[in-house]
Amino acid sequence: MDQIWKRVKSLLKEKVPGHSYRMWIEPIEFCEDCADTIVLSCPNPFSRKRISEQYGKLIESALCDAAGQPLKMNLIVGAAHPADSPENPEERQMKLPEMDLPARGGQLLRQDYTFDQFVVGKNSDFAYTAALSLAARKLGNQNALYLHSKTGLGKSHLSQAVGHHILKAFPNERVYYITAEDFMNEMTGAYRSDNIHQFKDKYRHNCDVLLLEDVHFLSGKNGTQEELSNTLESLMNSNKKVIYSSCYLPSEIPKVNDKLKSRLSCGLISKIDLPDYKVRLRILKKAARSGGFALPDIVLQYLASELVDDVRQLKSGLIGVAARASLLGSAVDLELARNVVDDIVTSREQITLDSIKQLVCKYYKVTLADLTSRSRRQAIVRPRQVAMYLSRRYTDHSLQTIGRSFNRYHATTLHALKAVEKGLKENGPFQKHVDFLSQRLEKGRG
Ligand SMILES: Nc1ncnc2c1ncn2[C@@H]1O[C@H](COP(=O)(O)OP(=O)(O)OP(=O)(O)O)[C@@H](O)[C@H]1O
Repeated sequence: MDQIWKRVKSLLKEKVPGHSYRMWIEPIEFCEDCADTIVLSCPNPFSRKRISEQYGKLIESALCDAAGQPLKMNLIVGAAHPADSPENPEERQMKLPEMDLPARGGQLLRQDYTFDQFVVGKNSDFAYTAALSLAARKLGNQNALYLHSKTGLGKSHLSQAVGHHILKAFPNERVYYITAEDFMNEMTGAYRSDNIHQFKDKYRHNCDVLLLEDVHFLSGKNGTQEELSNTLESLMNSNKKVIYSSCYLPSEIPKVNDKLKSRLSCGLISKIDLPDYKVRLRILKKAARSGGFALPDIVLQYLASELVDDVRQLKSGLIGVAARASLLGSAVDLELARNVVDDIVTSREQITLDSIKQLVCKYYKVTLADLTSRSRRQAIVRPRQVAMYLSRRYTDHSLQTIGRSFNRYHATTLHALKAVEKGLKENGPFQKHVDFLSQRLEKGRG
C-alpha cells in the first residue's frame, strides 16, 4: 500500500500546482491500510481540514486509479511511524529514570532548532559561537551559558541546538530541556506525591546537560530558587553543562536569592541583538528554502525591510505570504506581501507609554491617576498590569523605566507581566481583552 501511496503522490504532483503540492500533499505520509481504507497522516489539524476539503475527492480518485479498486482515505494528524522513526524526537530526549513523577517534566527538542538552521550575523555571532563551543566541549572550563535577548530572537533555538549537537556527538549524554515554570511545577508535584528524593536525584545525578528556559519566571519563588541553586551546584561540581535563557540579565531579575543570582551570573552571558536588514534577508532566504517556498527576491526583500521587530515575526510573515498565496491560488507578488505585512506590522514607533495608558484608561474606564495610584483595588490593579504588559511588549523601555512611569519598582512591573502572561494562558475572556487592546495599538487606533 505504501507503494500505491507513492504512485498517488506522483499522480497528484502532475495535477496540483507546485506550491500547493509542496504545502499540502508532500507532507502526507502513509500509515496503514485496513480493508478498503488507507490511513494517511498529515502534520496538523489545519492541514487535515484543508486537505480533506480541497483535495479529498482528488486523492480518493487517484487512489482508486492507482489501486484499481475503490479506496477510502482516513486522514489522521500525527507522526506516521512514531515508534520506529529515527528522527522521533522522543529518542532525542533524555530517558527518564523510572519514577512515579507527574508526566509534565521536560519538553521535546524541536527538530528544526539546530545549528545549521540558525543564521549567524553580527547580532548573534558571539552567542552562536559560545553555544557551539559549549556543545562541542571547546569552551574550556566554562560549563554554563546564559542566553539573553528580547523575545523571538533565537534563545530557544540556540539552546535546543546545543541539545541536538550533544545528543548527536555524544548519544549517551542525558539532555534535559525544561522551562523554569515546568521545573517548579514538577518540583511541587514531587513534594505533593512524596517523590522529592527522586526529583532531586533526577536533576542532580541523572542529567548531563540541563537546558533551562525563562529563568526569570523564578522571581519571588523562593522554594524553587533554593532547590534550583542546589541542583546547579551539584551539576557544576560534576562538570555538567547548563544553558539558561531569559529576556532579562541575572542582575535585572528581582527577588532572586543571592545564591541563585551568583549561579546564573557564572554562566557566560551571551546577548543576541536584533538582526539588521542583511541578516533578516538571509534568515528569510534560508527559511524559504527549508520550507520549500519559492518566493521572488523582491518579496523577500520587502518582508526583510518591513518586519523588523523580531525573527518570529519575520518567519510568520514568510509563512503568511506562502499560505495566503496557496489558499487563494494566486501568485506571490508585492501586493499580496503588502496585505500580509499590513496584518502583522504595527506602527510601533507611534506607540508610547502615554498612548498605552490612554487606551487602557479608555477601555477599562479608569483614570490616568488611577494607573499610577497606590490603589490595590482589583478594578485598578488589572488595568495597571495590562498597561505595564503592553508597555513592555510595544516599547523598548526597560522594566525600571516602565515601573517608574507607573510609580512602581521594577519588581512590581515584572510581577505584573507574569500575572498577565498567566492570565493569557487561560485562553479566556481576559486574553480576548488583551488581544483587542493589542490590535487597537497595532492599528494605531486609540
Ligand atoms: N538567527 C536565526 N536564524 C534562523 N532562525 C531564527 C534565528 N533567530 C530566531 N530564529 C527563529 O525565530 C523563531 C523564534 O525564535 P526563539 O523561539 O528561539 O526565540 P526566543 O528568543 O527563545 O523567544 P522567547 O523569548 O519568546 O521564548 C524560531 O522559529 C527560530 O527558529
